[in-house]
Amino acid sequence: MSEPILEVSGVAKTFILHLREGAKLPVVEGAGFDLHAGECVALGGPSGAGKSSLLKMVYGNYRVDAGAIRVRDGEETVDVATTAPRRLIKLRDTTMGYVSQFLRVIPRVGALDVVAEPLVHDGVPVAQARARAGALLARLNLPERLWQLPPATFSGGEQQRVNIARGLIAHRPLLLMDEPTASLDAANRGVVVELIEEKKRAGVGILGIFHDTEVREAVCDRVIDVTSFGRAAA
Ligand SMILES: Nc1ncnc2c1ncn2[C@@H]1O[C@H](COP(=O)(O)OP(=O)(O)OP(=O)(O)O)[C@@H](O)[C@H]1O
Repeated sequence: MSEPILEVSGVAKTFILHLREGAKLPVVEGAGFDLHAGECVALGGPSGAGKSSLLKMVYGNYRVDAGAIRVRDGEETVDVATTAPRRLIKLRDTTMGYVSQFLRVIPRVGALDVVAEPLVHDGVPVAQARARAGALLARLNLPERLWQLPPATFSGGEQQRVNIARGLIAHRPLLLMDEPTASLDAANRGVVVELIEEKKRAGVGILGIFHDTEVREAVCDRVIDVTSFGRAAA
């Protein structure tokens, strides 16, 4: 097999609750797994097991107490656990995408441009980026009358589709997905399953949280049980 795109090893994290007299809440300990190009891996385990925390550590939003999170970036390997913030931002710009449940709305920017933006960032001409954004929004059944409007007032499911389109439009070799189908109906869940399968065929490695069993079974090659990472009793 090829070299992994993501290698997590010995990762540990304990939350310190400053408002609770510094109480310690261990979340994961000794977390380790690999992710290869073209593979989709789900983080599994019951509510509170630490799935979101681990995903946020991989993206670099949560600091880790120990261990390494190595992401392959072309010829280089970047350890998210220790790299400088600037390098992390560069890694996110080119290599590591994130599709969260919620859209961070950009004020006054219409849905089409919100979706096209990562392509424009990559140097694709604006007209071409908008055309691709429109094609993706059409696939996700977002009515064309909404495309020019800022998504702030969209329904939860509409915002989530804008978010998915924005997260999937550009090629990023590693994609992190946090419940990408949480507010979607069956038809749109099916479209997201297709889009994820296309990403896998394009060699993208995907790490995600998929509570929807049908979606998880359709797209994931493996499930990693986060409870196996020795979370001590709180
Ligand atoms: N920022 C934080 N500060 C303090 N504790 C936190 C923080 N984030 C998460 N936790 C705690 O860490 C534990 C794991 O939470 P996490 O959200 O990672 O679980 P999860 O497996 O994703 O759960 P769910 O399936 O319910 O979303 C929980 O007990 C939670 O209260």
